[in-house]
Amino acid sequence: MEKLKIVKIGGNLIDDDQKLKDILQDFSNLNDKKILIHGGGKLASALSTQLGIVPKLHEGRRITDKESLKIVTMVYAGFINKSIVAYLQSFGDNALGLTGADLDMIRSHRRIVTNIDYGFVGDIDEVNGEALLNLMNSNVVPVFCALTHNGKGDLLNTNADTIASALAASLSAHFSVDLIYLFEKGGVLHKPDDDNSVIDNINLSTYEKLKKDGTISSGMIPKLDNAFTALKEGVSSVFVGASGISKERKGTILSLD
Ligand SMILES: Nc1ncnc2c1ncn2[C@@H]1O[C@H](COP(=O)(O)OP(=O)(O)O)[C@@H](O)[C@H]1O
Ligand SMILES: CC(=O)N[C@@H](CCC(=O)OP(=O)(O)O)C(=O)O
Repeated sequence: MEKLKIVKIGGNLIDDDQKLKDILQDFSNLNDKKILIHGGGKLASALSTQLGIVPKLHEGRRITDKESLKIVTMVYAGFINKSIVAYLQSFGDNALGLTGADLDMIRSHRRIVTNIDYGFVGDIDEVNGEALLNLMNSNVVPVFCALTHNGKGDLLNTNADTIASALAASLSAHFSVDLIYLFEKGGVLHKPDDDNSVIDNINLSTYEKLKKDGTISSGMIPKLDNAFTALKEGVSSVFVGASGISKERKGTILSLD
């Protein structure tokens, strides 16, 4: 089966221009088919605060009212997405920046949870695999930001880790997919502040133990939940680390057993 690399980069990496450029250069060196997904939560929170709107998150997801939706759209689909596309073009990749609304790539519905109104936040229903295949077959490199749509005219803010996992699962019928989550730490760590304490391998049962004893917490829980969902849905491999797309990887490899 042909290989496909799906790479997600987190908001703390995007904030560091040199690190971002290094990662994008590494990504552009890949010869396989590839898709990039980026977050940007950190910059969205900073801009929101500057504009006098206090950012609110619940269980790792942003409560996205009408004003916050304007901010995240400007930040994710605008500044961050277009900066990444420009860097990739400079490295020779024919990158195309997308939200889930463009070419009807990712449909979602408003996240419904009792007692909490997330506002314009989307849970994914469907990925347009055919449109993605057509783009990649024309040598286009898709670059997704953290926005989807509901087909009724609403953009919906959607966790970037979840977008990466949904794209990976949906394309695993056509490709052998490697899903790579890059963030600011060296991998999943035994001690959250010690980059030398990387856990090399985690399977489903060790994951449960590490959650229970508190080693894995906060943003790492939804990230790994998404990662294990992707593996269950046929993705070939999942890696979580700070760097290493085309080159040697240092970080954590996930497996079901
Ligand atoms: N065991 C762990 N190892 C590494 N990071 C952890 C761990 N437990 C919790 N975390 C936290 O998870 C965060 C990564 O999740 P998140 O902020 O959602 O990433 P991203 O920037 O990719 O969106 C890290 O910044 C760290 O604070
Ligand atoms: C619904 C929801 O929470 N969306 C995220 C999307 C951005 C994101 O996922 O960014 P990182 O990868 O940098 O965390 C948010 O607005 O923070």
